[in-house]
Amino acid sequence: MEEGGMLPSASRPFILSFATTLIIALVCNLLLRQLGVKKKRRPWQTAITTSRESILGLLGIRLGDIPTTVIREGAVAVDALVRRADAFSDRPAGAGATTIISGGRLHIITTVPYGPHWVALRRNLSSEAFHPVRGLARAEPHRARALAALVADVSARSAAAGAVPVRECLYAALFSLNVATCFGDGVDGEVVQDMRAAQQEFLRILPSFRVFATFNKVARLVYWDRWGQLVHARRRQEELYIPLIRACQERRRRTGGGGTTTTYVDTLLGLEVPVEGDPHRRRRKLSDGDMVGLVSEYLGAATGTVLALLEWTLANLVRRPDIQSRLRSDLEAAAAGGEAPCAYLRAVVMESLRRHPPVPSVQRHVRSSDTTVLVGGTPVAPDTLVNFSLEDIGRDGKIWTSPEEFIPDRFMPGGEGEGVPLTIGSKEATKVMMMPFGAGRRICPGMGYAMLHLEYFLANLITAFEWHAVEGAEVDLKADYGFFTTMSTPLRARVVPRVRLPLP
Ligand code: HEM
Repeated sequence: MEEGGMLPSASRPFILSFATTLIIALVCNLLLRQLGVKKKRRPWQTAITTSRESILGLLGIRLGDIPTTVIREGAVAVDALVRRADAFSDRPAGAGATTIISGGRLHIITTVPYGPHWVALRRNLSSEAFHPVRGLARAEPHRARALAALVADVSARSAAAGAVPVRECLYAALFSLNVATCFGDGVDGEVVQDMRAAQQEFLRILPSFRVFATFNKVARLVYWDRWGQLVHARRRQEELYIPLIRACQERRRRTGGGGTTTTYVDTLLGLEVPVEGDPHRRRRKLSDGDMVGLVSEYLGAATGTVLALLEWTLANLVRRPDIQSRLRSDLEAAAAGGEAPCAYLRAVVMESLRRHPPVPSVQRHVRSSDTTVLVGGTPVAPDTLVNFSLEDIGRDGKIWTSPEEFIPDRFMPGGEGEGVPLTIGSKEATKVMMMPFGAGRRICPGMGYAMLHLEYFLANLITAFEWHAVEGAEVDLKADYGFFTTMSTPLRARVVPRVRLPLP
């Protein structure tokens, strides 16, 4: 691994050239205003409200100001993401903290443009870390430990306080599980807590960094306080993750590095990516900066999404005791008969993914050189953004009956959602009614890992406890659209422990 530190330092030549650019831009902009040739704001452009944005406006800079088409229908989304994948496989350039903070030098899977670098990073996650047999089976002891800790935590809190803060309990268990699959055993409780705090802080402030995606250098000066926060948050992650990465490196050295890889970091340590722009197509090991970004992406994506969905699911089951009881008796009947999996469990998870996708939309920056006309007649101009609303696709009233209602039965045999696939990667026409994991080349590589954990934790939590509303406090399904879509009011529940059958 290279010793590449990732935080850039400001240099004097940069400040001088920036000051010159600033003055020229200001003068040109004032002249253009005088001549009346300044472009008019379009309806989709965000209103400039703060004084700092006014300064940028005066410079003729509107951050994030790229024409955007919004797609709300599944068939149109699949036409773009799957059938026209060559044009629709890149996310907007410059987004993502790792890319922003490194001035575009470093990439994680989510932000790297489609190409050989993306192939290397993505293949490593899907085929090594999340290999359907080797990778997921390796995670089994970690899963069992996380579940045991979660059940103990919920039991203790329900005995002590009455109302259990569900998100807090789930977060602790899922984060420890993902730390273990990322770094291996032996990362102790206090370090995990510090990592959790750092990761939570990072995700909390991440949405405000969109201003740095375009005109990064100008935005850095205007939003110096946000920039400071970003740098501080990433430094904290480096302090915490790099010693653990070194420990994995040392363990690999001691064991000869051969044999099977055991954690996500192990797979990254063995990985080589193409040297950017190298005509000889040489490859390089990942730097510290690369690794910190990838670890942060892994912990953030693997924890935040599954956490949000489990909380949404439990909230719906608290509101609908009939669905909760049926799920419990189906699970126990399946376990008693030695049957797995339970069809109703999958139906509940599918309905939750349809109704509450943790990632509400995905974006693409269109690469084609000509305007593309999508099925149904939507034109998409080159070099613009397209926003695919996964939330609207799953709640399309033309496709789903009572789309706002939580009805798992739709996914049972004979239901309108029977057989709806989650993987929409093939070029053939599919029954596209929802796509909570996205579609096409950039479809979520963590889908198998996520489904396994969603079903595992939900099944065990439902058989270990009864979940009830707290007296006098109705469960509020209002959404908070932060980095992931979570419940605006975190779920609190009255939980009653049960004697249960062990589930697989
Ligand atoms: C309920 C769980 C999850 C949901 C709903 C979800 C959803 C998504 C969505 C919608 C995308 C964008 C797809 C697109 O642009 O077409 C995505 C991408 C991604 N997800 Fe997930 N995800 C989940 C779990 C996970 C897990 C467990 C991981 C593990 C690390 C993960 C890692 C990623 C990565 C790395 C990408 C970027 C893929 C690329 O650009 O090639 N996700 N996810």
